[in-house]
Amino acid sequence: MAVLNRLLRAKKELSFSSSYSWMTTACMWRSSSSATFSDAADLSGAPSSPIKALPVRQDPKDRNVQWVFLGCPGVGKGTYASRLSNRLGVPHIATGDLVREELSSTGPLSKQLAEIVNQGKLVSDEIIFNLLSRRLEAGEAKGESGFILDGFPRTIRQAEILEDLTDIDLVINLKLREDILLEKCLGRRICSQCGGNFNIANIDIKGENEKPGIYMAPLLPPPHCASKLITRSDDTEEVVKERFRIYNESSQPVEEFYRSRGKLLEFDLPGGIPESWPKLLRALNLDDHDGEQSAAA
Ligand SMILES: Nc1ncnc2c1ncn2[C@@H]1O[C@H](COP(=O)(O)OP(=O)(O)O)[C@@H](O)[C@H]1O
Repeated sequence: MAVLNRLLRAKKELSFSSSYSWMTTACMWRSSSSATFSDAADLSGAPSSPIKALPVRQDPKDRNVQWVFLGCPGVGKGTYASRLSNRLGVPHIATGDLVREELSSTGPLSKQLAEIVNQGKLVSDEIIFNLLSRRLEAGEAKGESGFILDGFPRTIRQAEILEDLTDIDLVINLKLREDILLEKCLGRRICSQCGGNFNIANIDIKGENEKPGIYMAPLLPPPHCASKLITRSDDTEEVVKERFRIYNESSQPVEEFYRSRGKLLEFDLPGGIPESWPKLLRALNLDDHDGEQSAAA
């Protein structure tokens, strides 16, 4: 389907829908967002509009999957979304990565974004929609179809607008105990050269009172990355706890939104990648070929 048609239809839907007239949405955003309108417009270089390049209600058999990963910071959304994206041949789009790319650029929003992210707060919906829109348009120009979204939607407003624009087929909600999540966030490391993600946390919790134990081995870097590891500036204990607080506050309505539409798959992580990945594939009915050995790799 021609991109332009879809963009126009998406824009039209937003302009004329009673609940989401663009001006109404914009005003709501303006009042709730931490960044200003003009900043967001600077980002795209054009008048703002929500996600522009989404396929609008295409028949799922004519396109690739459109999935979403939900889950608290540190749960492993990026890890599993990236593995699934390789397996299914769809792009893995993480809004956190888009925010960090913008942060490390010399763009006008960079300083303001740093302040928001380093306090563990959410970036305004409008900025997120602009970043996502730009990413989807670039992908569409390269012929990408479908997506696995990671870290979006994070608020009920983001979920509602996304639903207005396109059909999400499935939402996978990854879950893990909060004490483990904290250890995992504090153990995260990134190679400053290749961008590889690692984790030095060694989670080994014994089972008690009929609750099973949980083991998650560290994901250590290869020797050539070991001396180049950095920690995300928002992965300090104070900021991580604030991110948990905000996540817990905003995630329930988002989960309920998808649960009530029969799209939510709850997945309790049973352990590290070798244990969790095959079980996730099974839960998704994707375990029919090349198997669990390679999955655990
Ligand atoms: N959908 C979103 N809405 C608002 N802010 C977002 C969104 N996605 C990412 N961010 C911003 O980027 C930061 C990093 O996101 P992410 O990498 O997904 O981290 P995590 O899931 O570990 O908290 C968030 O703390 C938030 O400031």
